[in-house]
Amino acid sequence: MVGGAGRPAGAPEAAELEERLLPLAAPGSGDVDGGGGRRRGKWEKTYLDVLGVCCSAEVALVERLLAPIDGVRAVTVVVPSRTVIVEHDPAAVSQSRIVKALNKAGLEASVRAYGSSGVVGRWPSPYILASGALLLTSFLAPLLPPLRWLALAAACAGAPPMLLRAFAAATRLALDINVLMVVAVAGAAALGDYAEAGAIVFLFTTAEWLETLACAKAGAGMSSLMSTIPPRVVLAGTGEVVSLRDVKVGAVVAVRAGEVVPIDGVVVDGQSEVDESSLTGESFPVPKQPPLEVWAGTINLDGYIAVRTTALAENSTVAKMERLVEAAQNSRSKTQRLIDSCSKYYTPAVVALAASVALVPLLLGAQDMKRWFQLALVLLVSACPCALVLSTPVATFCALLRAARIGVLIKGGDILESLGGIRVAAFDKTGTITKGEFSIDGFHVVGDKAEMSQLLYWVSSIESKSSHPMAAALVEYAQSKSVQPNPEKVTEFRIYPGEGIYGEINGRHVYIGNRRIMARSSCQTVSEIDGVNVASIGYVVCDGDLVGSFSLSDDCRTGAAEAIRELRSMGIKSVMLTGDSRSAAMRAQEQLGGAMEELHSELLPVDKVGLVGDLKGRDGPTLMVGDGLNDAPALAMADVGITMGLSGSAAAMETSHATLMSSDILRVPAAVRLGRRARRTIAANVAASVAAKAAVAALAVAWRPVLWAAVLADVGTCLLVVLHSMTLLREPGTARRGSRKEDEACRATARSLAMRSQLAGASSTATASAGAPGGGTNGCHCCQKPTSRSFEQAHSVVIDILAASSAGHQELQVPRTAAANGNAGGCCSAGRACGASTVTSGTRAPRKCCARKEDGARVSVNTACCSNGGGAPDSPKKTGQGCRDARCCSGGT
Ligand SMILES: Nc1ncnc2c1ncn2[C@@H]1O[C@H](COP(=O)(O)OP(=O)(O)OP(=O)(O)O)[C@@H](O)[C@H]1O
Ligand SMILES: [Zn+2]
Repeated sequence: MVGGAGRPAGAPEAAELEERLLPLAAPGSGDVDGGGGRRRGKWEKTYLDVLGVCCSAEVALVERLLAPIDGVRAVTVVVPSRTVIVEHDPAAVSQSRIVKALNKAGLEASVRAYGSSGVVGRWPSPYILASGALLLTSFLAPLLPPLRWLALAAACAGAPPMLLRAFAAATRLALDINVLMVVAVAGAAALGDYAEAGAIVFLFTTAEWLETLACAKAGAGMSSLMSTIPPRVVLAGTGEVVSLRDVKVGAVVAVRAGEVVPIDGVVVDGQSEVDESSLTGESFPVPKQPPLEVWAGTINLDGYIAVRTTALAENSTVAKMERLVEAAQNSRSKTQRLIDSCSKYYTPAVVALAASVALVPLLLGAQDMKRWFQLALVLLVSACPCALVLSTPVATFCALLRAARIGVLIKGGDILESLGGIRVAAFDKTGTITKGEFSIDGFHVVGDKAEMSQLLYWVSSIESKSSHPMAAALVEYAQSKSVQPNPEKVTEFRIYPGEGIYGEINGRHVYIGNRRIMARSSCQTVSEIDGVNVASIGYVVCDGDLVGSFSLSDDCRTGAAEAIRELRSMGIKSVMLTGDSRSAAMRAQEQLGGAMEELHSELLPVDKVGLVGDLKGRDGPTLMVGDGLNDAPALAMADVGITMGLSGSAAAMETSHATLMSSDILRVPAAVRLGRRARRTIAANVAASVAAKAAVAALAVAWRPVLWAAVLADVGTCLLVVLHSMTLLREPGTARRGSRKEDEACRATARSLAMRSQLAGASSTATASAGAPGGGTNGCHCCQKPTSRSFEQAHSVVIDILAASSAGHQELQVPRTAAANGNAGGCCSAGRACGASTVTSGTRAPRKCCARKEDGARVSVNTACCSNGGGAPDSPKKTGQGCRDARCCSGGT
């Protein structure tokens, strides 16, 4: 875990988390089970640690044992963490009855205790110890021959748990490892190979124990995933302590320093730093003050905050996340389904082969019958596909856990495997590549139909009803000009995806949006203001006349350029799909240092779907990263759809294939890398388990059948597979770690700078970043972006009119420019993308880096794009507003 700072030690396993979210009724209210259970209506979920679950054979056994019991509705077995989740009606069947049913089959089940972290390290059982001691002593047999009987005693001493399970399986006609081992032990003893019999039992039981330990370690990882949610909360107004379950939406709860935020909400009082690493994987504290959002499960580090709740405890983000993680573990990937269905035939086939190896020579009256029997036993032991069956789920489990820890919620092994095979990454622009925090560069009245204040009133009132990132900026702009929006006056409101919005206010029909909305509004005015390299342009049309225009800009997220370069270094092509104008797309591309290989702009949501389909056909498996606002269909169309951000729409989180829990876009390449590692790990696991079986068979045929070697190969590869899969829990290589540290240190600096500026009263920053945790403040790639130019300035250089049709989208194949390899971290490097004509070096010197002339579109732009190098001396707002990041670079504030 990158940053567990302040996390309470021994936090519970995720599986129990919901229990805290939905605490059981108070003691004395009739619920006496004391743990492991959580209730949903009359049904209750009981979590059991079942140590005897080793591979899919036991899964079937568990299901066969529990499903017939009256009052049991559903049984889920999570093999890697050896957890069985039973949904049952406690009135009809008690927890103890379920445990008894499992233990009768020797499955070593127990109800997970309240607050324990699942399977924990335990000592080897007395059976193993006794078996080991006896076996060891029997090795002295060459000195004292009667000691050889001790080997047989060793087999008997270690066998009971195995026998119980074998019996349970056999009576239900399941052929699992226990049955096979018992037959092998009996066979070896019958042949007089006592040492062999003892060795099989000891090796088998010891390996199982070691495997449990390893799994417990992996499972314990879950505990660091989420922090403890307190079951009780303090109401801020009255100081009353109430159960979390009784907290309603809209209640105000108090969270003191050091406490875990109990419920999702917005800060209404106080300020503090919050550790969100449990949700986002982001290790640096995020400053919080009204009206920023906080999430359940994050830790309030150093101040008092009062939080108005926005969701019920069971609907908090962490609860949803927990349910998704749980579901992800239970879903089986394609590889796993294939292996499972193969193993179904593998075992009976090998058992049949073993039987014929024993019987055919016997019937033919062969000489060396002992050898044939031994060979049959070796085959029998090899009939267990344990390692093969474990090869996928354990690796998937570990990789999903790792992903969750770095703040990427991946829904299942299939998605993980697809991630590893991605060839193209398509990015939505607004809110994904860019921060989705627009600033208004200019707002103009066109014609004489309306006055500025009236125009602002219409626009802000109608935009108050929209959730588009531009809307927030426009509303804020109006407020800054002392115009208060009045959404109640908007009698009709419509959204035109990819175009803009419509509203009726005071009897006026007002359209706000891009050039497409002009066409829709049957606007007669021909005047258009547009150009390459300026920000997005919006128009306001009232009753068919153009009455206003505005320009706004949005900056790329920190790390966006780096993420795309990283993807390219992995051989993945990046493509931008945006509903915004071509100029806005170009501007983002410029900030990215020309890293995108294709830009597609002015897309309607349906165009995005089509393009994703094209990319899939043309370049292979496609990843789509979006904010889920109106790209949900495209996200669904992609092989893997990733939504950005905790605060991204909740629906998007549930429908997308994966969710980035922070706004850190660098997690995208990290997730792809993890997917690739998981694929390699699974392939290696499969290869190792197949090779081990083959080696044993070859040894038996070519030299002589060695039973204990066969057992060792079986259980050894099981263990190997588990241990190898667990390497996925760690970041590979230490060299990376260094750079990561630097990176984090840099972020910390940026954060504290950002916080200082926030606390100093830059309230616009605060509200603007309200949408995303740490959004807009976690940057260190100073001056990566050019400043937003003032609208006036843009006007002074771009006056030519675009005649380009608005039909269809504009595609632009971007040639690899020098800038693509350039250093986007330095000032103005971004500008080179568009064919820099003059670049003067020197930190404080004005730079002119984007002079271009584009004939096709008849647009001429000649503007400057560095933080301080505006070129135009009459734009004082640039330093302060446009380039917040300039604080650590040229001429910062
Ligand atoms: N509420 C709004 N106010 C003003 N203009 C809007 C509004 N909603 C949409 N538009 C206009 O429609 C265009 C397309 O919007 P859309 O939501 O499809 O894409 P986007 O969010 O700009 O970009 P991306 O597709 O990269 O997320 C916007 O660029 C904007 O010009
Ligand atoms: Zn096995």
